[in-house]
Amino acid sequence: MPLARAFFRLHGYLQPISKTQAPLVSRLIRTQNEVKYWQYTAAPQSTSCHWQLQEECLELSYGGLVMHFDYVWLRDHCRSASCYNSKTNQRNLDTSHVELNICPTNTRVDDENLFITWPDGHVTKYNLSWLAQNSYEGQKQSAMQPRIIWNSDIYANAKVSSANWDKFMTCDDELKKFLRNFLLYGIAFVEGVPPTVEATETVTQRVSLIRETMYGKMWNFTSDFSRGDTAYTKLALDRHTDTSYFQEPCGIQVFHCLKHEGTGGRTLLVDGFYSADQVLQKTPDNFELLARVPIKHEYIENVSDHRNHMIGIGPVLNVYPWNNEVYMIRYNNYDRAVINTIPHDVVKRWYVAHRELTTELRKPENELWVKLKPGKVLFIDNWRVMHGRESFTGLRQLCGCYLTRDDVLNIARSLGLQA
Ligand SMILES: C[N+](C)(C)CCCC[C@H](N)C(=O)O
Ligand SMILES: O=C(O)CCC(=O)C(=O)O
Ligand SMILES: [Fe+2]
Repeated sequence: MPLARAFFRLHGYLQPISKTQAPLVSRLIRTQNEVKYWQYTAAPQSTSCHWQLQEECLELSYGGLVMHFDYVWLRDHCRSASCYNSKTNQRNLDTSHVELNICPTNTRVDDENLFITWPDGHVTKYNLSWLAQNSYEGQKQSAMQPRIIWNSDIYANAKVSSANWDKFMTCDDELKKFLRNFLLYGIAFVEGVPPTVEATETVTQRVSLIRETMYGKMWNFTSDFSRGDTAYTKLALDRHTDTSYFQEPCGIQVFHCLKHEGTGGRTLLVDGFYSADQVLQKTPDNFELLARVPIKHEYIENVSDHRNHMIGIGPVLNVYPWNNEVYMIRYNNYDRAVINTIPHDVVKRWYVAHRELTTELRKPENELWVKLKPGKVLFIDNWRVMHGRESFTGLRQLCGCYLTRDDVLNIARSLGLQA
């Protein structure tokens, strides 16, 4: 029986070893019936590190966290030059060649590293803090995307500043500040932008690549019914996310009101993550339903030259299963398609859950109303913040575009932000 496998049967025997027993290197403990298991701590300088080989994984206590690393995972994540290209950050190892029940033949630690010898003699060195950073237990406790969820008071009190066009176009720090706000709140403004489609495109391209859709690259619309969608009317629009009917909804939406001669037409913004969090706190079962039940959104357009049929499928709340962090919301009651993906006995419960989310989203204290004026460009995280508008009169011209999400996050990371 391989050394580490024995643990499972011996589980009950294991006692935590005291600091005074802590050996400098790994220590083999032999039991009477010659079954072996291993129990270790690191050198005295780093007594916060304890580790044991278990049946199928390494248990590591480090920095106050108990973590588990499966052996096949450890072998697959070997960072030696033959297994991993640290210049390109790509794996050289062919994982299909790793024995799925692989176990270490030898293990030791020094102050900073764990060394594992594999059955074929290959040695892997793991930095302990690298392991800690990449453990499941660590990920479970941290957010992929740190954020400040807001209602209108929280947002107002934060006094988030807008970027300024001139500085924004020339200074990376201004762009970084803007992106930090955008990542934290899901909205951000640039002011002083010339009120033209061209300048809107320029300010947008300072952030990222434009995502061209069937609405065009840059769009510039009035209430002229030119397309088969209520956006092209003067009607009020309730809070929603756009392009919920795409398999990958557009990540970011940009709005610039170039002209409005009339009344009304204010923009409504609501942080969907805040409302989703309220549902999670109050009724976890409803959160679960919204996160697990896939529904369809659909866009069917048949107006003059525009023939489009889009279908997007996914739950209202898209969450990372390991930490329940919401990363994308599809919420558009106008574009929600026929529900035929839910068995009848779940449908009612889904409607109850959807109603609770709607109730949260509609609470006046969660609404942020802004009147977009020429010069003020708004960037909205369309995976997070719902937008809507008040009905209006007169000529209102709104231009904007969508951005590719990956590229926005890429720029943010290149500026040193966590995204
Ligand atoms: C922004 N722009 C006017 C181009 C498109 C509007 C799309 C409207 C659609 N109901 C949706 O929510 O996706
Ligand atoms: O007219 C507006 O302010 C926004 C309309 C809308 O929801 C959209 O264009 O996506
Ligand atoms: Fe919209």
